[in-house]
Amino acid sequence: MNNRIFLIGYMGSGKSTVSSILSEKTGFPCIDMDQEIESAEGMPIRKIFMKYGEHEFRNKESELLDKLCHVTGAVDLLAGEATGEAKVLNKVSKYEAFGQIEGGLIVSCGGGVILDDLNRTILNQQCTIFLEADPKTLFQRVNGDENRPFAFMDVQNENERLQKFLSLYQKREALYREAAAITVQTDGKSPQEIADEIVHLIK
Ligand SMILES: Nc1ncnc2c1ncn2[C@@H]1O[C@H](COP(=O)(O)OP(=O)(O)O)[C@@H](O)[C@H]1O
Ligand SMILES: O=C(O)C1=C[C@@H](OP(=O)(O)O)[C@@H](O)[C@H](O)C1
Ligand SMILES: [Mg+2]
Repeated sequence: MNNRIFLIGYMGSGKSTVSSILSEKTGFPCIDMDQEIESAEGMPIRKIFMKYGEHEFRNKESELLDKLCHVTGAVDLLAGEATGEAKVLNKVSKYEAFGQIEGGLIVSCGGGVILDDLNRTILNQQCTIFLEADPKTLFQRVNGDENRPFAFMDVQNENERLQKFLSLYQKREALYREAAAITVQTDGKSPQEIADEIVHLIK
């Protein structure tokens, strides 16, 4: 059984909820990337976005993902390939300790982790599972959650907010599929049922 599982998917798809159930079922520790970033930076994600911008949050997210996947730098990963872009990933960072974790792990990623090309390449080499769901259902789940820092969350008009949420999902959907080895359709299933399905799939 592959013992390092990464859950990806749009906001509200149940990554955090399902990963803690999976952790109980497998006995592997669970890491919620958003929580780890909040704890390392000492502030909620929404505040990181407001204070430093989304770009800085994405850098931290990539840094943490590299450590969790034992990737020490872009050069190692892309060895032999021409990459015009140099990304300094192997500097000593707040997230260094995550690179020392050995053994099984359940990782709940942030919904936007797939936006970065290199993150998708790294995830594609792991056991990465896309929790697929109807984005309209997801909107109902996260609508009004003040901790989610997206511009559309602050749009006053409900229908306009929904349209923005759906259009962002449309832009991202192919990226989730590209990064994942397995897709689990979650509509109409409870987090327990989804976790059971995943345990069965990775056996
Ligand atoms: N399969 C599901 N069915 C119903 N509600 C769910 C399901 N998965 C998650 N939820 C609920 O949706 C909300 C968002 O879930 P969460 O795990 O935080 O999603 P994510 O980490 O993917 O953003 C939570 O209130 C959670 O209880
Ligand atoms: O979709 C996104 O870009 C984000 C999703 C959030 O995680 P969840 O998917 O767990 O809400 C969190 O990483 C951040 O607010 C950005
Ligand atoms: Mg989450």
